[in-house]
Amino acid sequence: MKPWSPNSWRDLPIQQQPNYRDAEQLSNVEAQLNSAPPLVFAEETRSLYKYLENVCEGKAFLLQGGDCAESFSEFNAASIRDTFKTLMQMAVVLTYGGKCPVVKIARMAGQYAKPRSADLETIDGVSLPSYRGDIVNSFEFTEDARIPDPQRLMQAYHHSAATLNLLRAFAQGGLADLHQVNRWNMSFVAANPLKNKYQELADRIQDALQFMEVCGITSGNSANIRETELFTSHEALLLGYEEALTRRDHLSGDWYDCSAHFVWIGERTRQLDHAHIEFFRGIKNPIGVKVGPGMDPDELIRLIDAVNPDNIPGRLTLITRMGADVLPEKLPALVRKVQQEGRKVIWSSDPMHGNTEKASNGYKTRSFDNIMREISQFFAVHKAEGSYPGGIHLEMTGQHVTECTGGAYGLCEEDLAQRYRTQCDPRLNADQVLELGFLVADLLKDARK
Ligand SMILES: O=C[C@H](O)[C@H](O)COP(=O)(O)O
Ligand SMILES: C=C(OP(=O)(O)O)C(=O)O
Ligand SMILES: [Mn+2]
Repeated sequence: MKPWSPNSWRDLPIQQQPNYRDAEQLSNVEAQLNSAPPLVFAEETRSLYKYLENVCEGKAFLLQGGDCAESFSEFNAASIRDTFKTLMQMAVVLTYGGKCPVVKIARMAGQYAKPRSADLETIDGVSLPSYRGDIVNSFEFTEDARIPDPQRLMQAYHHSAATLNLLRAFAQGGLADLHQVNRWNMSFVAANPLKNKYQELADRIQDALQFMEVCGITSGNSANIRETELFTSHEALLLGYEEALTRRDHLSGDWYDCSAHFVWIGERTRQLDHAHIEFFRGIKNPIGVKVGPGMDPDELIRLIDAVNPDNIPGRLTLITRMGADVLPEKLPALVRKVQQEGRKVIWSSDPMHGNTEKASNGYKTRSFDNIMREISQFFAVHKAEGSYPGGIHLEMTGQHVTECTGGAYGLCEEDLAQRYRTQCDPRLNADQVLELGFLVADLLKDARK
């Protein structure tokens, strides 16, 4: 095997990259990024690695979520805050249900590049290059807007830096206080049409917090109550951008992709002999790979060996995205093979990407029931195979959008037009995703018995 370097991927075939018109402008921007400060510090990434080792060993649970595609137009404090709050609310419920720590990774501060099924988008007989995320081109449906612009790499970097800055402030500055977070959960339950179903769990958490308070463990004297750690992640699709932010850590001498703590390879770019696998094998970050219904058990072992040859727990998260109907048929053979071969991986469920459908009024949507069904099947398969269902990976927002159908408020197709804001895939809204958190808490409790 040839030696790895941050640019060794450039010799290999690669999918889903923009066709930039001006190669010189692109390399100038990449050079600028290469001399810019890293977005994360390798030591933080190493601490995430430790937490993920616990997940891999069945001692913690992974919650990963955020937008399908972050956008420059929705880049504001309210949307960052609301997604942060919602992730915290879910984490409290899952921690209590699973009686284990929850490792929180946001799909934020860099989730700007999108792989697409089709190169062209056609509206009313007009075909233009597809939108590929704000880091590449603009969502607006005009010829100019869809031209890939290298300057957007720099813009995405600055948007990511500002987002990360606010996330760090929220995590350390009081917005993650458990008392506060559970008060939000109590309000969520009080207003929910299925209140009776969720009240008991929220009350029990409230009791536990009150008990700790009378024992003297308060927000005032305990950082565990007052603060949290939230890590960042995105699909590392544009390897030129990722390479530019890959740095050799002075302490360990290892290479880290410092664009985020955790990066993953998408379903469309995980070919064994292609560029993404090559790039990922050399970075020391904990990484993910999406695993769709087409994955074969032997191919999966080859993939695991390519990116985690030393079988290090916490290094690799397999994010399965099969679809609720297909998962019970496809997942067992993969889990069995990985167990037989003794490979250490985290299994996480992305119940979103295999359950996308087109509503009769044309909106791309997903139903809450199918999403929940895929998660239940995921837990059932792992129970049957004696493996650990280590996490969930969601497309979600803390805003009250109308993009997925179902949930306690019974959103239907006719409601989708009200607040359909996503630039790519439909996200669970704040109520839907919290409801899902309460349901997953029950599954997790059962799994950890
Ligand atoms: O987020 C994932 C993919 O980028 C997305 O599902 C692709 O959507 P498309 O099938 O509309 O291209
Ligand atoms: C592109 C994505 O998913 P997948 O690669 O699984 O289709 C995504 O997570 O947004
Ligand atoms: Mn998506």
